[in-house]
Amino acid sequence: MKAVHFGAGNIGRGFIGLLLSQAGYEVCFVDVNEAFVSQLKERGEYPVTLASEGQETVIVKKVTALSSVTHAEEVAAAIAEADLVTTAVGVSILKHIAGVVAEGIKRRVAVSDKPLHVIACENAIGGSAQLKELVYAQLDDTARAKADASVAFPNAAVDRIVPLQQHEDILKVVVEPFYEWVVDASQMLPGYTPVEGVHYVENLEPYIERKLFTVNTGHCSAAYLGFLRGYETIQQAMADENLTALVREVLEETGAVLVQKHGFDSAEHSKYIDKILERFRNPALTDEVSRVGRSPIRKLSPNDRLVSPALQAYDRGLSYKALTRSMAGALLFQAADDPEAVELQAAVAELGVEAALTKYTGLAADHAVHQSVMAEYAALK
Ligand SMILES: NC(=O)c1ccc[n+]([C@@H]2O[C@H](COP(=O)([O-])OP(=O)(O)OC[C@H]3O[C@@H](n4cnc5c(N)ncnc54)[C@H](O)[C@@H]3O)[C@@H](O)[C@H]2O)c1
Ligand SMILES: O=P(O)(O)OC[C@@H](O)[C@@H](O)[C@H](O)[C@H](O)CO
Repeated sequence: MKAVHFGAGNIGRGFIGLLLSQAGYEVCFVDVNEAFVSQLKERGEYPVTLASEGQETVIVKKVTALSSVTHAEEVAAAIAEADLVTTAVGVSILKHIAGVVAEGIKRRVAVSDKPLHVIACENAIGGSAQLKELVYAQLDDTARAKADASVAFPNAAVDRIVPLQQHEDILKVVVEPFYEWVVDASQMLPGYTPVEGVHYVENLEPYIERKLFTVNTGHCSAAYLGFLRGYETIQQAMADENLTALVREVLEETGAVLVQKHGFDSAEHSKYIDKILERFRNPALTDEVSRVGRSPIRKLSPNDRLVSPALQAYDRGLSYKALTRSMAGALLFQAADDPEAVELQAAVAELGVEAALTKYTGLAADHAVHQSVMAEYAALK
């Protein structure tokens, strides 16, 4: 079985490539990073170390790689023959890979009706659906009709903390032991062969919302509040009891929404929160605040980890104050090498914080959530 995986970065190598390889796939990574591509191609394997007491290392074998810049032709050919296509490039990069995915699908459906699943493993609601829209925009009616019958884009939720890597071996990746990959079974093609290690569910929404609005909401809250207190890593931030209490407050707000909306057991959900906070603290990992807080404009967007649960809490008459504190923290986040952080700070300086908040969150200035962010912003500043 062959898989083409876009993004040989942290989660690509440390989770998706590893799991697919263990499930029996030969994985062809596609990346723009020439160093990753040439090393993966040359060595055909790379090490993944679990950040736990034993520090067990697994060698992921039978891998290769192609450059999406210089090998577009080969990438399309690989997609035409693959059993599975996955991505972990960042949701805002999906538009850049859609062209070559469309080209691969065009070639494939012209000669075969062999089923293909394309799964975006990004931190977003409906990542695969977004990729499908971008790909379909580049197919003609005939190819689209054929793709409707043999190509599916099931949405997914992926969870494993993989920090930035700094090792002599550029392919080595250290990951937390925990992982979860959940795929929407209702969007799979009939008679599909499950990938071992993937959890297939009929309704993905409770899973993706629980993951994004707990792991990622809590994580970015720790990053933004940690940044304001001068911490460089999430581990340092989580050692600050007062900060951890603020993060827990955020997760109690999202938890109330999740329990009410999806019927999760309240006691079980509290344990889930405890486990997530424990994962953030993992002393065997060093996770930079700059990584976890990266792309604040994406994180402040209406369907992402802060605004969506805050609006859902507002609609249900639940508390959203702590969530708006985290949004205010995002508005104060600075990172010179993060283009979104730079753009956000420039917008705040140019338009004023009130208008910048509306621009990126879609919240009208007279909305109660907007007003709460403004109050928290004044308090944090
Ligand atoms: N790291 C984590 O803990 C984690 C966990 C779950 C989900 N995610 C999600 O996975 C995605 C990737 O995150 P990451 O932490 O691995 O980031 P990363 O920056 O380590 O990896 C992204 C990779 O995509 C490559 N890339 C960029 N543009 C490309 C293109 N046009 N074609 C092919 N490759 C391209 C980059 O070179 C890089 O190697 C994000 O959506 C993130 O939210 C990350
Ligand atoms: O990848 P982002 O920028 O959406 O979010 C940063 C982290 O919260 C994220 O990468 C987590 O480590 C990951 O989602 C854990 O499963």
